Amino acid sequence: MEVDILITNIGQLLPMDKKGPVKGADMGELTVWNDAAVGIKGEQVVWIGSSKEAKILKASQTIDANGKLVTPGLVEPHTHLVFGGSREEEMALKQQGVPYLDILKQGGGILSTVTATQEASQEDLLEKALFHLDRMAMHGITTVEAKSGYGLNHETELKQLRVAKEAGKQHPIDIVSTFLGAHAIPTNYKEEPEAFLDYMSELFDVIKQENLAEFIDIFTETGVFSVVQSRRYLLKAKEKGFGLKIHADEIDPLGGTELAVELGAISGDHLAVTSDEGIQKLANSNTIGVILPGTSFYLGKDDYARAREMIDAGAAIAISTDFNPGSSVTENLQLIMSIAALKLKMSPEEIWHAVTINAAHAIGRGGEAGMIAIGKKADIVLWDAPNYKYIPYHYGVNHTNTVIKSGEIIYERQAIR
Ligand SMILES: O=C(O)CC1=NCN=C1
Ligand SMILES: [Zn+2]
Repeated sequence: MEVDILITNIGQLLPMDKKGPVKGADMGELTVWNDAAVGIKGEQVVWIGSSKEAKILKASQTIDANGKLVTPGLVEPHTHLVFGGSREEEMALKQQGVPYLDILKQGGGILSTVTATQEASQEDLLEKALFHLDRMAMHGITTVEAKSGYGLNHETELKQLRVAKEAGKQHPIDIVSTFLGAHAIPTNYKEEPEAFLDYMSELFDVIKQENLAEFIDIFTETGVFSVVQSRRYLLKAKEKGFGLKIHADEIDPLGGTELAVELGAISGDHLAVTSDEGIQKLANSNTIGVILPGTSFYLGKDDYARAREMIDAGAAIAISTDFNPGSSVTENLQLIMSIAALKLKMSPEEIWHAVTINAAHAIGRGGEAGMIAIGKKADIVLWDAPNYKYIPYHYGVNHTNTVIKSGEIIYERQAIR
């Protein structure tokens, strides 16, 4: 058999090729192939076997993995990728202990990014998004979910979604788009959240027609949208054929997790203060919990999502950076893997399910992304790590050696010496 690229001498290969989403105790069962090899032709994986068996292959290019770790490309299921400006000035307020929702109430936070995004040109937003996608790719991410939500008016929300669509065309990373027009209440709708949600829902048809987003998301939170308001808005979205996501139980336990399960949302995200009942409902549902421990860390909160209890109860869990300019300003999903180990008490085996197959299912790419299997896209990362436990263990740095997206090498670490 002829292949374009043969990766050989793989110390540990994580195929992650289960049906998924992987729930509860199954998240702890990781298939690891030692001394493996992978053959790529065009955009797809066409052969998997042992390094010895690989000798039958005729390869145009051979990559020696030097006995190290090889995994699927990471799937990033929750980002606010497209935005203008930055919020470093808020760091001082956070250090003084000013709560996130108070900063928002004072017109800062999300609303300050809204102003910057409204003022930014589509070209500038695109350049910025492509830059952040480059950094995500360097960190081993090959599929990204990108939300709008910094426009809060028709024109700017559509601008953000069109930027995400264009970025997906121009960048090798695959992008899955979510409309988060219900991210905050702008000053011109200050006392009228329902009216604002009606105004935002007017975009559903054009979003569907232009294929600008697959999911509709809402920030169900104190001072933003209530559970009742969120339910009405998301039911409208469901009728239009959109998948549902909810920023749920991030700061106050309003019951957004229970709402996500009630509505059959593909994911409930944050879940930092989900109730005991919410954990049970999540565990007994098809809704995936997308946990964002970097946000708890960055906001200096003691509340980390009870992911350990969620997994023990039988839930399917994914993790994400929540990359955004205010509450989690990092593209480094590997760092989040370390925080998940240290603060969520997730095992390395569970963490690897949470950044591949479960993250893929959380954005409707289950069975496509987050796995290495014959006939699937060759989204593959070679790591400068001896085994899969090493990545969560050695925190804060980038461990990628080579990143392959759809069969193309898009990043190779350059030795300095
Ligand atoms: O603060 C931000 O810009 C992003 C965010 N939305 C809801 N929680 C965090
Ligand atoms: Zn978010």
